[in-house]
Amino acid sequence: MATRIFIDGAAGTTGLEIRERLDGRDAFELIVLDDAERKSETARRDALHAADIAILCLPDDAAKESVALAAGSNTRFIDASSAHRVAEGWTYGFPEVIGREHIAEAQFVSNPGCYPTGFIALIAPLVRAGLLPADWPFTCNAVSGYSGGGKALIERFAAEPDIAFRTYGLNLDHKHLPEMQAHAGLDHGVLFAPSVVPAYRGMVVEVPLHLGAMSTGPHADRLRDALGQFYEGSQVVKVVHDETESELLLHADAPPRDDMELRVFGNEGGWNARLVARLDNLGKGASGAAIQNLNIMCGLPETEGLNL
Ligand SMILES: NC(=O)C1=CN([C@@H]2O[C@H](COP(=O)(O)OP(=O)(O)OC[C@H]3O[C@@H](n4cnc5c(N)ncnc54)[C@H](OP(=O)(O)O)[C@@H]3O)[C@@H](O)[C@H]2O)C=CC1
Ligand SMILES: CC(=O)N[C@@H](CCC(=O)OP(=O)(O)O)C(=O)O
Repeated sequence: MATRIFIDGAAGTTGLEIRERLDGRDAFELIVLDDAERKSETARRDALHAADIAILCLPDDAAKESVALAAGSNTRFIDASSAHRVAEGWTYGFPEVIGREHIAEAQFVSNPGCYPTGFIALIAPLVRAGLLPADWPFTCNAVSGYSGGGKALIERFAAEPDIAFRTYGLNLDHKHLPEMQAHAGLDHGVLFAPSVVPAYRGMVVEVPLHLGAMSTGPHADRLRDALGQFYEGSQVVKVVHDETESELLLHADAPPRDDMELRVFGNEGGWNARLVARLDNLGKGASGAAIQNLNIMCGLPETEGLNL
């Protein structure tokens, strides 16, 4: 029997991309609310109770409301919002880092944020391996395509086509900070500098490191090797190394992709490093991650339906 899926927020940027990835898959039957009903509390409650798995592609408050509306049901959840990423009782849906077995059995799965996906992928394995200190004052610079801000930012970039670059989060309290610290296993908060460029999708998340100033003093090559070992065999997270590479680009019209590339660049002595993740904010940063988690929760091949 097909698994019944209700995408709450199916008309939004992330919801639409999840529908695209589910299209034509016999394992799933979609419960769809029409435009007149998609924000009706009654219709959503009925759909949430009828579903085996609900995928929430909503603002945080509406996502919390959906969980409350489903009270009394056995519905399982994949929440794409940031409402439950460090919440008690929720499993962080990052299979490569958290472990598939936890996601496979969970009722409540929270998808990671797009920027944290890159940051945690780079840092968590290295802290766990003792190669980077958990109490290091980590910084993170990142640039995202404007679809990362959902419909509102897409409309803004359409209305203001002369925006060439936008830095933000200048009050240093970006909503991704708690999950970055918690799931990378850090003692302190991260100094995070996000920005947006006039490309629809795609992102580069970078962690610059003065390795020479650490008591652990790892060489950049050692960090790359450790990441390579950690993600060995993954079809989604790939550690890339090309000594001739001297730049990374995002393209304004890049196609959707659900993988993520990790790179470690080091200076000649290896005591300075730039750890860089490149991913699609709407792919492994949102919709691709939701499909990967859905596959795992349903016991299906993990990468089915992904753009790899
Ligand atoms: N965009 C991205 O790259 C990423 C997004 N996310 C998260 O995923 C979630 C969805 O983001 P995104 O798709 O970008 O956002 P959008 O703004 O594009 O879509 C949100 C959708 O939710 C609908 N909605 C709002 N309130 C309600 C409600 N009470 N009941 C039913 N539907 C409602 C909106 O309706 P309407 O169309 O009428 O406005 C809209 O269709 C957010 O929490 C976001 O933070 C996570 C990772 C990456
Ligand atoms: C460019 C842009 O605005 N990006 C969003 C994050 C997108 C994302 O990861 O979604 P969550 O809100 O679910 O965490 C932001 O900085 O708030």
